[in-house]
Amino acid sequence: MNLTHELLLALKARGATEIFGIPGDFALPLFGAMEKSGVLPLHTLSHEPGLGFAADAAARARGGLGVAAVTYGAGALNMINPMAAAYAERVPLVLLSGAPAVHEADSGLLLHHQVKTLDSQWRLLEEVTVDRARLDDARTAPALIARVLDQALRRAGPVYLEIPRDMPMQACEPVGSSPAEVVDTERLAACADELLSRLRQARRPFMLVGVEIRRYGIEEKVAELARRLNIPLATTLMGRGLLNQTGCAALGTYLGLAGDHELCEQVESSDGLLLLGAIVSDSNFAVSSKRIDFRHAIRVWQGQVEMGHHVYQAIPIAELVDAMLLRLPASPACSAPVQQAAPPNLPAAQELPAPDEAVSPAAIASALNQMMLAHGPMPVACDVGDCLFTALDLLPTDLLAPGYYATMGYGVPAGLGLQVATGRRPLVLVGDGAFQMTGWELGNARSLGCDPIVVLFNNSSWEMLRTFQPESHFHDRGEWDFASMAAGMGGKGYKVATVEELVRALALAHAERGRFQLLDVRLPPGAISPTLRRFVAAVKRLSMPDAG
Ligand SMILES: Cc1ncc(Cc2c([C@H](C)O)sc(CCOP(=O)(O)OP(=O)(O)O)c2C)c(N)n1
Ligand SMILES: [Mg+2]
Repeated sequence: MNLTHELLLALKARGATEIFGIPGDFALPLFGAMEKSGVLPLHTLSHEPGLGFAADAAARARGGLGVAAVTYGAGALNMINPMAAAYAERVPLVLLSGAPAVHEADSGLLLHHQVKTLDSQWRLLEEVTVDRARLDDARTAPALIARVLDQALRRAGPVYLEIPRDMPMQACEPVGSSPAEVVDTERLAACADELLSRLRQARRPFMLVGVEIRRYGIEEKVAELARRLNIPLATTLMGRGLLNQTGCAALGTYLGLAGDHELCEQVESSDGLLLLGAIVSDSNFAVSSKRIDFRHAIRVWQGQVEMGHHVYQAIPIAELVDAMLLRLPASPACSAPVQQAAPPNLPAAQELPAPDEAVSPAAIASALNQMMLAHGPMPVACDVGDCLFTALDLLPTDLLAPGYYATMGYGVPAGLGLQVATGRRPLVLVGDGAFQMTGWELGNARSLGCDPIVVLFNNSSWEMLRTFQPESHFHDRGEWDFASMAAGMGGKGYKVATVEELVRALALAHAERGRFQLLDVRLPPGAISPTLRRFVAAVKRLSMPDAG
């Protein structure tokens, strides 16, 4: 068959279930071939960042590869930020881009969309990918495709395939698999033995899990490992929502000084802290009450295991967890799924302020918790801003958010990508500033068959920034009447100011299917979530210790 058909079969074989794309003349042959092959549905959106965030969310929510397809130059370079987000957050996102045909490069003309040179795009994307290949020869294409796609999954990171526009219909052999990674069994055994020995010697062992346990599909195994080790565990901020389907009793989300005090104490006083698939970043550890001495922690991240002064290379996390389970006998007491303990810093779901009170972020969390208690949990796609801090007060549910890379614009496209890839109706939490960036992708919800419930924190401000630098005036974003814009995009808008209006709008929104529901929640000036308030206080306390 042709190169495009074999490429799509290879993507599908590695978990992709759709492609999000915006074509251009350098990509028309590729898009035509993709549409004709019918191997994967092709969904178009309105702006390339939305493609990237939708494909990212599809990969996170469903597992396997997320796929975005764009044109050369203006299209692909619009994807740099979503690719960077996927790189930082360990998401196997595949970027397909059209490109000038091989012979066009010899025309001697400067081609439209090119930058410094015809290779500028190729070079720019190196910095935000774990692998890339140019498919300019049908004989080598199958092996290159297999290598790059398998790297995306093995390294849990974004990759790039450049497809010159004279290649999509070229005859091509099927794509096989790249050579399997060989794990040194002796090194793996030594690593597992030392790790377990350190945990046994610890008086206060603790397990903190992060995004890699989702990316490598090992949440159930990690839950079993925690049961057999019989040690407490929690998630990092980035790992919020992990283990949610396993019935494992995670103690909540570690937020240092900004979170639950007891959990903070347990993590920071542990003499055997196992960081399993968790990134040691400021978003996860910036507000630790005391500097955690990571030299004494056990860090499992990006195929490496660091314990004290020992570093084990090329230890895939899934193989390490298997090796530890082999060394830990299952006991009946461990197999009983422990009732999920709700995070301790969760406002009681029933604690709603008086009906005529102005809405606050805490009231949004409580009203959403009430709705999910009544109707069942909904997956959440969350943007950056106070909505992300508010999301930490929701009952345990799947949460997709760029908690570490922290790019705005993720929420709405991610909600669409989540629903396209899984069929589950999402809750989208987004601030007014972030909505102004990519919220307009809601206009594609109808054609995508999506009907998210969008809760827009409308404080007419870049409020999170104002909490750090209140004296500035550039945070003001003015009055935007988002509710009245919903109908024009095919959805239903609600203008919400009081608690009573919020509860009623959520009830109506949840009851209506078939079109997106946009709750434009007008927040009073300065209204922020308790978690953001604690976070800012902690950051200020840690950055200005003498300030008292
Ligand atoms: C693409 C992009 N641009 C800029 C920023 C910086 C930034 C934040 C982070 C710190 O970098 S938080 C924030 C304001 C967000 O405003 P809004 O969406 O209205 O939410 P809220 O009012 O709840 O803050 C900005 C501009 C960013 N994270 N991502
Ligand atoms: Mg705002």
